[in-house]
Amino acid sequence: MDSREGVARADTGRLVSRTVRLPDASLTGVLRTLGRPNAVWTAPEEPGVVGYGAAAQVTADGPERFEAVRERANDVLASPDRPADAPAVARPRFLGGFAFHDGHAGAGPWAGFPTAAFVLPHVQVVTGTGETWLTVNTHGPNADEATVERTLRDVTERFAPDERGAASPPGVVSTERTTSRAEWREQVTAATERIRSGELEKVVLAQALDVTLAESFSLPDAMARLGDTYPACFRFALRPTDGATFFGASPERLVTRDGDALRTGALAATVGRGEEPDEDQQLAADLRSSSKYRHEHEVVAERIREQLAGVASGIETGERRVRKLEAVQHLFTPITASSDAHVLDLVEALHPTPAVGGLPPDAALRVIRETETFDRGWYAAPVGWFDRSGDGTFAVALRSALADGTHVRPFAGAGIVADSDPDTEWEEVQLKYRPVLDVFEADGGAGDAVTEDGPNGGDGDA
Ligand SMILES: C=C(O[C@H]1C=CC=C(C(=O)O)[C@@H]1O)C(=O)O
Repeated sequence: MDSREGVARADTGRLVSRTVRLPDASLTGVLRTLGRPNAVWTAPEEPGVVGYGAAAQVTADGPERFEAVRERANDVLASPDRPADAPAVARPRFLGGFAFHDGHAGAGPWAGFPTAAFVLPHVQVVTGTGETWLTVNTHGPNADEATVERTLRDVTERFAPDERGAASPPGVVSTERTTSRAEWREQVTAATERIRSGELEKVVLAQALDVTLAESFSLPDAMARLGDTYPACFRFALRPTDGATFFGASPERLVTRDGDALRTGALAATVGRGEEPDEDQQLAADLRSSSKYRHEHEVVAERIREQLAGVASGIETGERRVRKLEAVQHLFTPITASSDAHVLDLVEALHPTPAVGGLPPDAALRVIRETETFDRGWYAAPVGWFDRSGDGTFAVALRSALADGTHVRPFAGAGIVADSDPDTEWEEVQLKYRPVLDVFEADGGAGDAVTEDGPNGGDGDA
């Protein structure tokens, strides 16, 4: 994909979209019958979306990447040829994501992942609302209804959803670390010294693993397992080019815009889960009462409100609570507001929150670049979808990994403040690898009783 030529302008192309209803199928059923997708998105209270091929792709580089994606995508979506009575849930959507840093190289394991890459799928299937819809999109100077109708017929004919659950996990052959425990101690100690010297207030440092699987990565199995264990998380898989797949089950909503309603929140500060209910409650109580955790969390909530101030009004902060996931519990504060800004403008205003960057942002990004010995790529960056009206949802790509054949690279990090202890942070990071590792390890947690409560749309608390 070329960053400037990915998309035909509106005056050189038109977008033709047609939708038909398919037999109802689960997300996994769709993945098993239609093969390897380019984009998968599923979020609480939203339909699952699976995208194959590209009616249009937009890519962009540098600090202007959010605006560039919005403008190029708007050109494509400007005046779709689409029947007025087509169901809203099946409308054409761009799916994709951004790199964490604007100077992203897209090299090494991240080859094939530009600084920003979004796809308007040629074949788009939405599921999970009790109905399954197929939308076929074509864009370009020669886009015509006959081609779209033909693809609709082809896909409908071969659509035979296979609703088998996940196969047994492939098993892990070996695991290597990008950052040894000794290196981590040094990194965290140096960061806390810089924080105490007043250079910055908080920084999120991360690391990665190189995992070799006994058998090749299976996306349907991975999504099925993550769906069982993390139903209230944002589950995604993105493959912008023919190479690796970036996937995960993130608990963190960066932002949703739905009409004028904006929804975000602060998710920061972490403890593990207890073996027994008493121990679990004690850990949650420690999380609530500790001044270290409260500070680590509050700086995030406060900064998000500041970040929103220029793009939203009526900012309201809900009650701070504990959000329990399979392996960890976090402090979470919901934040709502009103905004008529395009969701990509909101993403630009919010990324990176201090839950993945730090404070002040520039100093934190400098410390991250100077400290981390691996490439974050799209880890901890915005991934999600948007439509023609600027509605959309973006998650922060946490609890995520890059997968290619038998190689998987999971990422995890932790917020460092003045009194952070390197060993405690190390343990926390190991817990944050669990969602990805449990997908692959033979004795993993997938299929265990779901311990994640979440009626509140991915922001559910315990
Ligand atoms: C950076 C990660 O988590 C962030 C989100 C929630 C809690 C966090 C923490 O307690 O440090 C992190 O800020 C990660 O999962 O890799």
